[in-house]
Amino acid sequence: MPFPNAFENLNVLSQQTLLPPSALHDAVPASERATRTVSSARKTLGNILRGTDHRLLVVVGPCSIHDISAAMAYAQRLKALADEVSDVLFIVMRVYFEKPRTTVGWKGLINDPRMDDSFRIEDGLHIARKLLVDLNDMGLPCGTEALDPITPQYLGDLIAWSAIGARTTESQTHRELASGLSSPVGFKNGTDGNLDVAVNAMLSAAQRHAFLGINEHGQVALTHTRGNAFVHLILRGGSVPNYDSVSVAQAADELAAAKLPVNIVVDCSHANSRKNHNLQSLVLKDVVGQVMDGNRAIKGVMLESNLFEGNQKLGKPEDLKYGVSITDACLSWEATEAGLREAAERLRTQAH
Ligand SMILES: O=C[C@H](O)[C@H](O)COP(=O)(O)O
Ligand SMILES: C=C(OP(=O)(O)O)C(=O)O
Repeated sequence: MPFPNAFENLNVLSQQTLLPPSALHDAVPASERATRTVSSARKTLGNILRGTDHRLLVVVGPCSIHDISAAMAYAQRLKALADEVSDVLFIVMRVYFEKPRTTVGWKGLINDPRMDDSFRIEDGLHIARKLLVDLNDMGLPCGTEALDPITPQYLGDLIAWSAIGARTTESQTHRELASGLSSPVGFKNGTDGNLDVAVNAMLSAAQRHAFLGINEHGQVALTHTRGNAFVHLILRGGSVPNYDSVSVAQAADELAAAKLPVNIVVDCSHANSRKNHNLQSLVLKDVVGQVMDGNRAIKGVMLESNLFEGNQKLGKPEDLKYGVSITDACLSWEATEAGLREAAERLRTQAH
């Protein structure tokens, strides 16, 4: 549809109305078990962040979801492992549908589910919601990056844990968004390693906000939020890694100085692994060692992991290798399982 005059929307090529959030909820309803998984996981995460549940949170899974059958196969393995180590580790699957790009690139399954620049966002929302229902229905809680400020109205009821990424931690829009999310929210440090942006984000997102949002009917709505009671910091490295005990202690001091809860999740990937996926296992070992040495600030870890290791260039969907990341390189399932089993064994020796 052409715009009515030559003075506005000069760079908007077209717009297409999409189904409102309530219609997607009706089309893909959450099962009772899925709802129970989400609410029980959020409660557990609250207890971990409060320090009354001493298990280590592990957010683990693909860098991005692009193939539903591979995601389900991964989830089945992860669920079995999660049950096995549930005495010491609380596992949440990384279910990332939205990718922030350094410049440009595939922006994730919701934006372009066919991976061919056809941008069938309405299909993407359906596929994403169905996967979240199925994962929660298996009893596996899900974590995601909250990137698009509209998406949570469609999917937020199925998310137990959220992250705000390194590229958006400084954005007011994302701080407002986080203040209204129903799940605990971790803020990554900046891509250059700057902690202040994340600390400021936590201070902001813990407060009430009023801003433009949409409601369940898809209408633009003045949105007032309560503030998120479970904001925390995610260390992901910057120009140098920041998972080591000195960096973690410095981050803990910054949080304490800002009178924020001293709660830290260490992302073993990204700049902490220098983007070498196999180094994530070493980072995990180091961080578990810090926890065993009595570090109470570390509440969790994050790993990027897939069925098979590494990554591949995005090409035609039929040419893609099954179970391999099309964004950042990931640990293989075998390395993930070995690393988490070892972490659990070490933590058990401390628990007894
Ligand atoms: O985790 C994923 C990536 O690091 C992030 O989306 C940036 O990716 P890019 O630098 O390839 O755009
Ligand atoms: C994009 C991600 O991380 P970061 O924001 O730390 O780059 C991610 O975890 O997928």
